[in-house]
Amino acid sequence: MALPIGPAEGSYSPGLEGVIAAVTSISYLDVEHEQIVVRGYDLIELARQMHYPQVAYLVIYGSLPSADELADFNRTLQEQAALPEAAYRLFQLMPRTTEVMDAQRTVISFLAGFEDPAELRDPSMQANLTKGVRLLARMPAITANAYRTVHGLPPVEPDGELGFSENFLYMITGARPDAQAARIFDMSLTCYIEHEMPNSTFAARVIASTLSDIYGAVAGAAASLKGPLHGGANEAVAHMLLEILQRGGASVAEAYVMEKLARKERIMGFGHRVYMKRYDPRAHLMKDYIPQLAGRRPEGPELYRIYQTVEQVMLREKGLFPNADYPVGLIYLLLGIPIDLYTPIFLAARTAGLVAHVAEQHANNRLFRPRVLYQGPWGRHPNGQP
Ligand SMILES: CC(=O)SCCNC(=O)CCNC(=O)[C@H](O)C(C)(C)COP(=O)(O)OP(=O)(O)OC[C@H]1O[C@@H](n2cnc3c(N)ncnc32)[C@H](O)[C@@H]1OP(=O)(O)O
Ligand SMILES: O=C([O-])CC(=O)C(=O)O
Repeated sequence: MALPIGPAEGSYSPGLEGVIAAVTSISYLDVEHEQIVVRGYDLIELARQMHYPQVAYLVIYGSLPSADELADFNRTLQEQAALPEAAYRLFQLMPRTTEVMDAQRTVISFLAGFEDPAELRDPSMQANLTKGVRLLARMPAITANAYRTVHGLPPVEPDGELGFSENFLYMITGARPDAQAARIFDMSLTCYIEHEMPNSTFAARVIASTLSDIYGAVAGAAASLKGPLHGGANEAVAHMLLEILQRGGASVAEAYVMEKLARKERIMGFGHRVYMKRYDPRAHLMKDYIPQLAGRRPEGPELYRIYQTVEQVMLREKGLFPNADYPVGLIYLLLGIPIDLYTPIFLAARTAGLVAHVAEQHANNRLFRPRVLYQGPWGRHPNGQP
């Protein structure tokens, strides 16, 4: 029997590959020219030459800040960085088995309740940006304290003297970071800040398209980002590198990859829906900082050799290049950041991009509601009669 599939016929693309889902002026992956275009700038140049708050301002407001605008923005990020006391009580209620990313997502939802109800539901550009910047300011404290509480560590309050990225690292480790760690961490946040229409941003825009609020949209994006095919890959990369180290180091790395590929398993941190068989420009940038960080841990040089071997084998065997999560997974290891924070950090950095996307969606909204290619049965009746 011919399937009555209606208007969707011929337009189905598994995983929505190649489908244009939105008109945007935020960012674009110009694969041909190996550029991530963010508000007209090359993201890699921005990461090299600017600090995260400057790029966050650009992503959110559409233009780079003047000196005064940047000072105001930094002040706002600092003034709004602390969490309401109740958030710490909520952390305490969570089972110690809670994953950091789930604790982070839960507190994001919880914080919606601290907005004025009318403001929370206000989808205007100004209301979205105000709420979005407040959420961005709080993301380091949410993220670091999500980790600290589920691991039974005392909470840490933001240090009002530190900038966004330094403060973030400080709250994670409990110690003020040195200049090298702070700079490279800041660059990693900029690399993660915005990336066109990944699954998590799409999830946020789908949620926002019902005129739901920004907290719900970011919480939805968090759930999406957690998956190992998306942001969760940075944690999987670190686990893989450590597993290879434990099994013998760089000398067994090739065999490790070959065995996984023979079992048709994926090597995390490689491949990308849009870049496909091309290099992710962020991976290029971040990789260059690994050698200078390798000396920070005794096993750093060996981890770097493992990293290089896996990369060579993946290129030779699959023609696949690393994505951003591959170098960042190792960089965070070398910086001594606990592994279950890697994806929550990615979400914290991506919050600026999500804020811009939710605001843009609300400013020019049409409900997302696609159709299906139905392949189930037809003509059944509950009483079994024809
Ligand atoms: C920041 C980010 O979110 S970047 C992405 C992070 N995710 C990862 O690193 C997870 C590992 N990578 C992957 O699973 C994929 O490359 C994805 C999910 C990112 C993109 O996948 P898709 O565009 O859906 O490609 P698809 O899954 O169809 O893969 C195409 C082919 O490449 C292979 N392939 C893709 N990535 C990998 C990988 N990492 N390891 C091994 N094989 C891979 C697939 O097995 C498939 O091969 P086949 O055609 O012989 O069956
Ligand atoms: O673009 C994607 O599909 C995933 C990605 O690299 C990101 O979100 O940074």
